[in-house]
Amino acid sequence: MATEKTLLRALKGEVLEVPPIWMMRQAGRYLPEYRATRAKAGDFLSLCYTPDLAAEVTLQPIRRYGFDAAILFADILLVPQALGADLWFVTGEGPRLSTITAAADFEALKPADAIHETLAPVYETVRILARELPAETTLIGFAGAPWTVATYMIAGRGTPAQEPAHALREANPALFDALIARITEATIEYLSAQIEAGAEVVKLFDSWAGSLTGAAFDKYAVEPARAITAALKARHPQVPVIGFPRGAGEKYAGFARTTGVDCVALDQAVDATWAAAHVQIDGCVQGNLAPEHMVTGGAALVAETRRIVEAFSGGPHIFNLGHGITPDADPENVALMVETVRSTRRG
Ligand SMILES: Cc1c2[nH]c(c1CCC(=O)O)Cc1[nH]c(c(CCC(=O)O)c1C)Cc1[nH]c(c(CCC(=O)O)c1C)Cc1[nH]c(c(C)c1CCC(=O)O)C2
Repeated sequence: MATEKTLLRALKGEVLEVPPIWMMRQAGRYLPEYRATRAKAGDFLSLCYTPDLAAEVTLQPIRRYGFDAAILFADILLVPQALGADLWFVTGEGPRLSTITAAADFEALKPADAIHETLAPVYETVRILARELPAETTLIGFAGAPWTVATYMIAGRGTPAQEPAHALREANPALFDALIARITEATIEYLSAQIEAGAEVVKLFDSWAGSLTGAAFDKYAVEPARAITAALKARHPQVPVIGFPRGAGEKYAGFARTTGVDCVALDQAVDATWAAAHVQIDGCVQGNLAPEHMVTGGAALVAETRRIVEAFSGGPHIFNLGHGITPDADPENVALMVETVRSTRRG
């Protein structure tokens, strides 16, 4: 019998001699082969919706580095688009969407189960990857968490402190809660379809969880993650869920327990020793290396990589960055990180 994949073993709580490793945004502009395929697709959204090309860019970092996991190439903003929002990307600036500011904007959205028509090419990408990935590589599907997706749907773009979303949740909680509920339902549909197409693990990206404080964190970061995880576990009990409440700070402690996720992804603002004591006690953790090291490299990269591997060596750990790798990163530094992780003795 083939041995179980390392990423799945870590997610089940096994403490491995060498932590499995992958990288957020591992298919991205820092790689020349990504830039070439993206040019062939024409633009970013065409790349997301062309299964052969989306599968190709997903495979590129696996070929180059032998990562233990591949993450489906898509974007968290495809769900709003599938719900009927307009979506486009402005080069050098980022995403733009039609906005949701009044009840009429919300009422124009499609029901959650109508998303599959738009998202069918993404499921096809997953099917291609399930066939083509090496036998030892785990396929991760993903979606944005409801709060983060809502911040883009309300403001129509990325915002430094998510002010428009906070303003709407205070001014019109009924509308805001209805939007969160619609995204939650769509996310359950979307992730279930990815699992049925072959995703072995799913990850929820709550990139802006850090701007939710107090009871709002529980209501809009914890509760939707709990609801999505519970619904997925009911349909697909064997599929692990990774939660990424980026910027949660001390609220990382207990997040796995309150939401039911199998693994918590840590950003680089969290101290590894603190996280080992307060987050890893509940199960697997992932992440923590500052993405800047992929730009600067050298002895600091090696030292920090080793420090993180050692800090988490007493429990289940998946090595990763604390956030996505940036376009100015040097592919050689990624190779150095992988080599360092795989040659550092734990414990
Ligand atoms: C907030 C968010 C988005 N998208 C995503 C998030 C949450 C994670 C995070 O906090 O980074 C998630 C995402 N985006 C992308 C993936 C693919 C999988 C991966 O490699 O991790 C994933 C998981 C591809 C992408 N998504 C995007 C790119 C760059 C597009 C390009 O090729 O020009 C990639 C590779 C575009 C994107 N998409 C989004 C923004 C704000 C941007 C523009 C910023 C930028 O240009 O980097 C929305």
